[in-house]
Amino acid sequence: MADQTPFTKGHGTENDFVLVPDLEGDRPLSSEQAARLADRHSGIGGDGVIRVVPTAFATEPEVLQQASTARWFMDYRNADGSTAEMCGNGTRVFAAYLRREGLETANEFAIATRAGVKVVRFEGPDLIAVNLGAWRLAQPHIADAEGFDALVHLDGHEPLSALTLDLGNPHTVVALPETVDLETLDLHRLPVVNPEPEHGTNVEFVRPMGAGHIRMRVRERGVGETRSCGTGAAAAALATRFWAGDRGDSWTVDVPGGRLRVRMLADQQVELAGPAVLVADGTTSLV
Ligand SMILES: N[C@@H](CCC[C@H](N)C(=O)O)C(=O)O
Repeated sequence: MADQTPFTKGHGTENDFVLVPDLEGDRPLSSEQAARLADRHSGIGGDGVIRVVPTAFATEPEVLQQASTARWFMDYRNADGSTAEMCGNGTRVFAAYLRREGLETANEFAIATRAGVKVVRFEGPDLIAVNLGAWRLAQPHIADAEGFDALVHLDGHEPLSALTLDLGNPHTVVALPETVDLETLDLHRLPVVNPEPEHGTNVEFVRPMGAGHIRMRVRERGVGETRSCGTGAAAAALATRFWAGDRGDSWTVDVPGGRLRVRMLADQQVELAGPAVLVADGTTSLV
């Protein structure tokens, strides 16, 4: 039998991940291996794959330099095998895994990501908060008076006005006109964003529901439509707040897979909170 590698399957608001421990840092995952693990038909299946590795064994210099602050590196891949800088829902699932395995024991600890150190805090058995760090508008120099800097083209619709944000990873948030139904929007096709982001983007479609409350669907870079996206939820809340004249510091974001909390912190930082569930453990071949 080919070498068997342990894995854990988990999700955060149904954004699901395959976690693969590499505690000695000697089993890097290739893009092909990650894509095979994420395949829902021939693999374990997930929106992403997370390698759990000591930060001290990271090969990327900007990650390695986080080793004095964060013991564990969330080495994140999208379902197509591409690397991503950050994953908000993934940080909670990663943290839940570290605690279950006894690799971290505190209620609050730092983890390393390609977008820098993130601090996670366990608020209760079903609620984990993560400081996503500093966010920024990606291209404020071209934003118009209504707060839009991009157009999103989606088959069958007039061009949709949007705002691009950097949460460590890229997001384009569409303010959906009232004439377009969020629930029935067809997200099978790739939305075309103009201007085209250099490294691709995650695209969120947002419907305001009331003060501090939005609904969102998302088409993730490197994946397709997912049932949730943590950094996307934060981007959607930040964009909606921006369009409302910077009003509202606490947001509820409903996604197809559940509910997330987003809070504005000091120093242009933003916090995401929600559940994390570890659903299965097993072994698989990584050939
Ligand atoms: N689902 C994640 C985001 C994962 C990475 C994303 N697809 C990208 O390529 O930037 C989240 O919860 O933030």
